[in-house]
Amino acid sequence: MTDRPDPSPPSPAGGLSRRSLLAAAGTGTLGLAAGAAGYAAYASTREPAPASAVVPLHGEHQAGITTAAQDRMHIAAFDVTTQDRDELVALLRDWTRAIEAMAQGQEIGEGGATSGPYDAPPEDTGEAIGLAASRLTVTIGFGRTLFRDDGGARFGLEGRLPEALIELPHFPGDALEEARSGGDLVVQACADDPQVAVHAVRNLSRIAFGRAQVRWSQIGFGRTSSTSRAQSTPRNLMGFKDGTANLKSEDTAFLQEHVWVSGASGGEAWMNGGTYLVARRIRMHIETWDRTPLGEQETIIGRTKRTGAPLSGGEEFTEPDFALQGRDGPLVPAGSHVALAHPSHNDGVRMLRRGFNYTDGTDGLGRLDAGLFFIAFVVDPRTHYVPMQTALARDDILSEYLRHTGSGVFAIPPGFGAGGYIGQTLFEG
Ligand SMILES: C=CC1=C(C)c2cc3[nH]c(cc4nc(cc5[nH]c(cc1n2)c(C)c5CCC(=O)O)C(CCC(=O)O)=C4C)c(C)c3C=C
Ligand SMILES: [Fe+2]
Repeated sequence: MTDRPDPSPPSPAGGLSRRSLLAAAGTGTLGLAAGAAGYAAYASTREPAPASAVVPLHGEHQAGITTAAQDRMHIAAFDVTTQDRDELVALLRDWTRAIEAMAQGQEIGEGGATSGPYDAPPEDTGEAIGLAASRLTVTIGFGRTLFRDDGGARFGLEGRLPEALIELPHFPGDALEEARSGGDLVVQACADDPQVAVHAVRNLSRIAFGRAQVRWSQIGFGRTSSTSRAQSTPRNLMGFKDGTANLKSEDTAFLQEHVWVSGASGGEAWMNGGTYLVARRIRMHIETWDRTPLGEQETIIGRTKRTGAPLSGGEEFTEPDFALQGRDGPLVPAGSHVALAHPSHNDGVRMLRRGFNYTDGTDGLGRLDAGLFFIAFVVDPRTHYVPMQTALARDDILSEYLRHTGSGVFAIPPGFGAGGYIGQTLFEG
């Protein structure tokens, strides 16, 4: 850190706490700094954040997967523009250091947002000055095209492409847009403050300049799943509770079986401790849904709208009884979303869903461009996504209200320790 007044408390990543700077401004220790008045004014508009707002990043797995789902997301896919392996590794190192700083609520770089040279662009873009860490996590993954493209292997990664990192087949009803699909790298930033998530992606994009460029990005404004039993179940834009039967961080045996890669060997050993992220931008025909009677909506989902209980009875977390008959057949219809997605109809398959609601304005015909940015973490997309999506696309009445407009599959490498970097096992293992 250069030219920084009284950075306290000291930060492991060498950055300056965005909020401690604010506190210093408020007590006058920063009074001579040019921006102090501005900081103080800004501070008065924000509540102090609890220490629990910092999610630890180091460990066996990357953060942002079993982390209790935050309220906001900004996800971006990048195309790598450099051909140089060392430059790619340097980018991952630079990203890792920046992520460590931002997750602690610090500005990035030596000079942060305002203490660098006056005649150079600031290293930190600055829109998170005064904001708390907000439980920011940034999760990085690798697309199939990072390993090989039409010209053959890239970055010396021949023999390292995991078999599970597939290109998804075409599913009935897909209307995928090239500009919303694929990518060499993915960056999933989640936080409880939307500006903190956007700040993270924007700074990583700035750092990537000359080495990688954004291919597509998506903002999600409300979580559509819970990933911890301590969380309440949120609602998707169809108004239903979403995430009730999701895998939770407490389900360690299921996570081991259905989410985390283990026992991989040879050229795939680098994925041990990692997982696969499947992303689908799913637009809802929301105006049509809003004209659908309540009873029909509940039949399509297989749960009640108010409580989320299965139509076979009980409360939200009661297991559905698919055998229980009503006047016209099973109370939870076989063609309902819950029946078709249930593990008992999918070879026992489970997934960790971590999607978000999105709206991207209207489409010129007065219809909302809104839906669910579906994200699932699975041990293998071939067994844990493709068969289920095939069944949903074919038989799910819900799919008549949906259109998949974007898609991506990414290998999420394992976690990292102090001094390490995300993806190290791929390049140095
Ligand atoms: C291929 C996987 C899935 C896609 C795509 C998908 C899209 C999708 N889902 C909803 C709404 C709900 N989904 C619910 C449950 C549920 N969904 C999937 C998988 C996909 N959903 C699974 C595995 C499950 C759990 C099934 C079970 O074990 O019971 C529910 C019920 C509440 C819950 O358990 O989360 C809702 C509601 C939408 C709107 C949507 C696409 C836009
Ligand atoms: Fe679903």
